[in-house]
This record gives sequence, structure tokens and C-alpha cells, in this order.
Amino acid sequence: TQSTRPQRLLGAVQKNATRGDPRSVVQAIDQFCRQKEWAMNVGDEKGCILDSVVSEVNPATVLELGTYCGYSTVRIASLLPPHAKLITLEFNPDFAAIARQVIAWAGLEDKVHLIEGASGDWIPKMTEQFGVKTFDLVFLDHWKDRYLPDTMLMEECGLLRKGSILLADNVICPGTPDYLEYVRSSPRYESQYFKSHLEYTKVEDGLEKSVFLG
Ligand SMILES: CCc1ncnc2c1ncn2[C@@H]1O[C@H](/C=C/CNC(=O)c2cc(-c3ccc(F)cc3)cc(O)c2O)[C@@H](O)[C@H]1O
Ligand SMILES: [Mg+2]
Repeated sequence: TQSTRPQRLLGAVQKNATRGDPRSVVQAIDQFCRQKEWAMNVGDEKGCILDSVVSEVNPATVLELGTYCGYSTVRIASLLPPHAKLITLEFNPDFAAIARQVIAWAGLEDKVHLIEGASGDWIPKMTEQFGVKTFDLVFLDHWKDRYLPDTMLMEECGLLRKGSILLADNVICPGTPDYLEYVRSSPRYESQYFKSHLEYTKVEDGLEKSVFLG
């Protein structure tokens, strides 16, 4: 039977990356996506911006919406201080299964909690299920029409505190117009656009960093 692209991406990691070395896992995926098959990872260029935001925030609690194959999960988790927790939500069981193996190959299982399920169902359960009061950093990279409703839901659930950072991928391509309008016009956010390119291409894209002001 035919393999899927995520399965082939995992194969490239297992073939080319060193177990326990997150940077080599990231590099193997980027090489696979540049040379063999494009995939919707945040990629190396936007990934460097992600890295700098994670390092600056130095978060104890991180929420990632949309794990896919775990590329950004590995980038983020590899920069977290000891005892920090990254919770990542993925509702496609096939993608979740691949991501678990990618995260394990990087040796980051202990820092990552991959939850198989829809963000709308799990965001309200974060406190009771995981004892998370608020998130220091949220990385949004799931369906683009879910960014805004999930942000409003996180506000309603009290998961954002003064200074919480939202970092959103693809605000230009494919685009998240309603989310962008919201965080740029709301007095409760201070937003900043980081211009970059769509992963592995020359097309413009970027990340929007928004600080929740409480
Ligand atoms: C229900 C809430 C909910 N709860 C839990 N998990 C959820 C979820 N909604 C979605 N997921 C999972 O997240 C991932 C989806 C990610 C969606 N990402 C893009 O569509 C995208 C597209 C391009 C691009 C494509 C083609 C082009 F031509 C140009 C650009 C580039 C990018 O960087 C992109 O991120 C998958 O694993 C879903 O299973
Ligand atoms: Mg993306």
C-alpha cells in the first residue's frame, strides 16, 4: 500500500537524523521538504523567528495548536528550560502517530504532552486535566479559521495572563484575516508582524506576535 507524506517524512528523520539530537531532526525534515516533498512545517526561515521568540519568552508553559508531524514541537521543546511543559494538540490520529515518533527520535518525549483531540474540546480542560493555570506562550499553526475562535476561547477560559505571548504562523499565506484584524485592533493586544517567507518557498508569509495585555 502507498505510504503517506508524513510517513515518508518520518522515514527521512529515521534515516538521516541522530537519535536524541533535536537539531539533526529539524535539519533532516527541512532537507526532505526542500529536496523531496514540500510539507506544511513552519520551516527553517520562520523557524528561526520562532526560536528567537521562544528563547526570549523562556516559557514554563507552552501550548501548540496543530502538531502535524511535530517539526515545530521539536524546535520549541529543544529550547525549553528543565521542567517546562509543552502541550500540543492534534486531532488527526495518523499525524499524531507520526509526530509522537518524530518527538521520540529527538529525545524530547519528557518535555512534550501530545494530546489527540480538537482544540475546542481540550482548551476548556487544560486546567482540570493538566493543572495549567495560564500559558506563557501559544503557537498557533492549525486550521487558519480556528485561530480566532480558539484565541477567544483561551481568553474566556482564563488561560492567558498579562504578558502571555501568542505567536501565529501563516498570517499572510494561507492567511488568517479575521484573527489578524482582531489582535491588531483589540486594545487587549500589542501585535508585531515578523515578515518572512512561506516555508521552503519565496512566497511572502510571516508570523504575528501578540502580547496579551490582560
Ligand atoms: C479543529 C481544531 C484543531 N484541533 C486540533 N488539531 C487541528 C485542528 N485543526 C487542524 N488541526 C491539525 O493541525 C494541522 C493543520 C494545519 C493547517 N495548516 C495549514 O493549512 C498550512 C497551510 C500552508 C500552505 C498550504 C498550501 C499553500 F499553497 C500555501 C501554504 C502552510 C502552512 O504553514 C500551514 O500551517 C493538521 O495536523 C491538523 O490535523
Ligand atoms: Mg503553518
